[in-house]
Amino acid sequence: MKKLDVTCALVCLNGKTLVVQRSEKMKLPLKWEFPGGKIENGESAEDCVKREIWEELNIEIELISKLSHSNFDYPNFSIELIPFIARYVDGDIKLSEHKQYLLLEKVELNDLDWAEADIPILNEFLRL
Ligand SMILES: Nc1nc2c([nH]c(=O)n2[C@@H]2O[C@H](COP(=O)(O)OP(=O)(O)OP(=O)(O)O)[C@@H](O)[C@H]2O)c(=O)[nH]1
Repeated sequence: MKKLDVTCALVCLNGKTLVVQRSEKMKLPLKWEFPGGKIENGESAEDCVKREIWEELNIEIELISKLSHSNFDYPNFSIELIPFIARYVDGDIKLSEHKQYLLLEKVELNDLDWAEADIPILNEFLRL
């Protein structure tokens, strides 16, 4: 089965965490996720996540630390999700692909309908 290497960022802004909802047209429609995307050939995970956040949200971030990778098999594809904790640095948030974004307190994150691969990452983050 096709395996995707995907990065994502848990972006902290004013003590809250930035989360995005996938659109109806994307894979995993309407699921919530941490923004990010597929690693391109020859690209480092760090460069990938900063590029994806710029492309998807129009903001610049600074990486702080890493969390554990999450491996998950969806029915049609497998994913290795590589998470970073990051800090917002600059820019006005403008979405290019997602349906909406939210800035949430940690206690609010559990209420969303998450992409399944994100759940171990969310749980590790909530324990920090
Ligand atoms: N960016 C991101 N993708 C995730 C997360 N969790 C998760 O399962 N994914 C899956 O990882 C895959 C790669 O993400 P992507 O946004 O670069 O690519 P995509 O497949 O939506 O783009 P495409 O439809 O144009 O090929 C998506 O199929 C998405 O469903 C997450 O937290 N962040």
